Amino acid sequence: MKLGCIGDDFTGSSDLANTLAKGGMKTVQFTGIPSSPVPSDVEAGVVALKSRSIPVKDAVAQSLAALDWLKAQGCTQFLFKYCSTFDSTQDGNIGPVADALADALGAHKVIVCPAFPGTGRSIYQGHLFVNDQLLNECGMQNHPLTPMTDADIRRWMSFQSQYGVGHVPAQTVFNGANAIRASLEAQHALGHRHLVVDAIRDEDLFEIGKAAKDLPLITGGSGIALGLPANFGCTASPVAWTGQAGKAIALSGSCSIATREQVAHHATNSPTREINAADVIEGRLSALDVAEWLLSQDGIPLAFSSADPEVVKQVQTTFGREKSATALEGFFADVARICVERGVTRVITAGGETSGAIVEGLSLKTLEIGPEIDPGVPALRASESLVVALKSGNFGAKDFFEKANSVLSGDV
Ligand SMILES: Nc1ncnc2c1ncn2[C@@H]1O[C@H](COP(=O)(O)OP(=O)(O)OP(=O)(O)O)[C@@H](O)[C@H]1O
Ligand SMILES: O=C(O)[C@@H](O)C(=O)CO
Repeated sequence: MKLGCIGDDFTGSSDLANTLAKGGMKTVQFTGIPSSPVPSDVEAGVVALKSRSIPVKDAVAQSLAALDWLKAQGCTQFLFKYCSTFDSTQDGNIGPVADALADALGAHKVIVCPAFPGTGRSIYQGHLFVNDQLLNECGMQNHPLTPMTDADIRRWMSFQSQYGVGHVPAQTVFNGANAIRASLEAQHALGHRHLVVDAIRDEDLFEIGKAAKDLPLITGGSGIALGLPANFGCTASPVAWTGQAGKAIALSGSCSIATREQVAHHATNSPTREINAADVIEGRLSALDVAEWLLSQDGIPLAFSSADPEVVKQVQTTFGREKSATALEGFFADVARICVERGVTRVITAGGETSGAIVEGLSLKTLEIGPEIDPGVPALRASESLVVALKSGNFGAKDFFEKANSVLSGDV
């Protein structure tokens, strides 16, 4: 392998793998650190961790273990993938993990760039925008686990990292790879180690990618990977896929605005069942009950706990944030496991943490990357009889669940 990637959640890892595969790199996503050898033709490996919201020391330890494994596979450059909305708390994991990886690799100019213009995430003057809104005004301020209350990525990173945080402004980025390289050097000379790089358009990310050719460590959203395959001599090419027949289900624990719209849309033409969080947490609703309901429905039945911020807040006030999340994630993992044991072949999930729990619950070790369903969401093959789509909370068109099913089944 050439490019070694560490993703802090599962949907985000598939988002990154999608970008690399589209760029022509033979890419595989691993659930945690694999125990079996990797086929020799794999050029980029994404180790998907569920480390976004776990204690800092665990996130650091898991990321360093992933780095060691990727190094042992021969990788020469490393990418730490986090969310394009920089999901973390003030004392969250992005800074400490980036610090630890930078120390381990002796990396002193570390790009920090969560931009993903294809989904409306841009960085200007060090501030992260989602479409025309600042990050902290776009709905992310209500995120159930990582409420983002500040759009200044330089400031947010400074809370988390022990190293100086610098900035490469858009005007420099617009001048191309050489100018970016010079600015990274100048920022480094000023004593900064993590360098927030503005990026507004895909063109910017391609130039940043070129400038990053010789850097051991890059951090960011999937957009930062746009320019990397070319550095390894790869060229964009269509991704192969064989559709999967059989029965589909959809599961959503994402409470994002986009997912709630997709759930509401799906309810207009498909069987949907709302999961009441308190019923799950207090043991009144079993995974078997919901699995049997899903199995009894035609089309693409959807079970969801997706709820408005006020409802989520009330659940968290009553039961605690962690307890609610753990109970719901475990519940969806159990539902998915029962469904797959009983013959489901296509599983569509929404929400990073939720998808992570489901992938772990299904013991999916290696995911082969298929074609893109919507920006940032590829079809994935888990085995000869199981395909999945893992949707990040804020991604996907209104009719995502139908679209995903069509791509997974090979109908488009
Ligand atoms: N009704 C609910 N009440 C309280 N918590 C909920 C409810 N529904 C889901 N949750 C929890 O909220 C969290 C949602 O996070 P998840 O990562 O799955 O979605 P997301 O944040 O929208 O996605 P992403 O991380 O990809 O942006 C999960 O831990 C989930 O279990
Ligand atoms: O970068 C993103 O927005 C996604 O890949 C993700 O990580 C959401 O969980």
